[in-house]
Amino acid sequence: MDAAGLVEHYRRGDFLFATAHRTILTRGVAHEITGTDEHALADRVSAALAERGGIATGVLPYDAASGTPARLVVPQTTHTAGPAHPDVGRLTREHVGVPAAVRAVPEPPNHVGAVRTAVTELAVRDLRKVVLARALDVEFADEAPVAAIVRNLVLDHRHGHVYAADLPGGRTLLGASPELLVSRRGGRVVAHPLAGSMPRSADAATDTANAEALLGSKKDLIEHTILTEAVAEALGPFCRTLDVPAEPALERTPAMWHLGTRIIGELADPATTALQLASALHPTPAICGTPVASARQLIGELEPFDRGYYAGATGWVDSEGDGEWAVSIRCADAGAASLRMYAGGGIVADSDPQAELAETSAKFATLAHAMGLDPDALQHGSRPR
Ligand SMILES: C=C(O[C@@H]1C=C(C(=O)O)C=C[C@H]1O)C(=O)O
Repeated sequence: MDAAGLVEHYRRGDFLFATAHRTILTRGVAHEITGTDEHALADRVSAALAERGGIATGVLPYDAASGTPARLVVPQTTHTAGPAHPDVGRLTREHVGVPAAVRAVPEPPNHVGAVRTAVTELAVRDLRKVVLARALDVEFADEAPVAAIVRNLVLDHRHGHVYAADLPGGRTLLGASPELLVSRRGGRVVAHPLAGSMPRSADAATDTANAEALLGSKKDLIEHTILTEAVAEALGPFCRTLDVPAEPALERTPAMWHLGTRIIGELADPATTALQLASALHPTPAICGTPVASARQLIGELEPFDRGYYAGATGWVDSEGDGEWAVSIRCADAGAASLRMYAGGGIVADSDPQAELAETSAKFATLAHAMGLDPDALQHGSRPR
């Protein structure tokens, strides 16, 4: 089956991971490994794969210590193919029904207030950066149209990582992440951290101006440097060489501009697996903050929800230790007839609370577009139509 065929075959409960290089569709559970100790879990996965061969696919939560377990599955069937694009162009866009209701959690003014508090607390608690998120709860009259949204996400994204993974309790994590937490292929390790954001615009001049403003924004460069330093520091002990470009590059998704740095290393110990690297890196300051413990504490105090699998990682690892893990952002966690979408942004001393609200709104456009919704209509957290 070609990649477009795999995308067409995806149904809720499967694992799908579609990137510019390959498309992976796995189905069924031959063996399940869950736990809240991610380092022990990586070793258990290695042991299972040494015995069975093949691959394990799944999710790491934002914070396993809070009780949300990592979940890896050795599937019953695995299909891989090349990139979904351009073949996926033969699929027709799926119609996603209009939601029955949309509710913002928290209400937008409260997110602005939380950002304002965070800016003050950065100084009080000696934090360099913290990432605050908000959510949109979407209800459907019927079943949540997960497979349709996932297929539309693949159609929308030639680059990045479109993913869908089964969660405990029959829930599904689905999204299109622009951010590679880490990949490992043989001895080569790649991480592509992103921080610093501006919205894309349908108007070409505004779009270019936004990109240029981002490249020249001191606040965004600080946010970005804090991230690349942390990623380089976490990867350093695993690598004999590590190339960290001095300047970030502009990266684009259909909805956003970001600053990104591609970090490339050579593994010191070839036994280190992609999952071990992902566990060592997570949580990066792209989704949490620096220092990690106090950033996590502040996030827990200011966000009115448990992040669950948002801001975790989604990916796969094989019996050779190769694998690829995306940061679980631009995503939604779907239940039977509802889903919760998440979007966050990095806060540093110079952050403007209103601009941070606008940034999360722009990030929601990724999911909104795949749902056939006008992103602006979603922002007020009311009925969309
Ligand atoms: C936290 C999210 O995105 C992250 C935060 C970014 C930022 O603050 O500029 C940019 C890319 C991502 O690393 C999200 O999309 O929810």
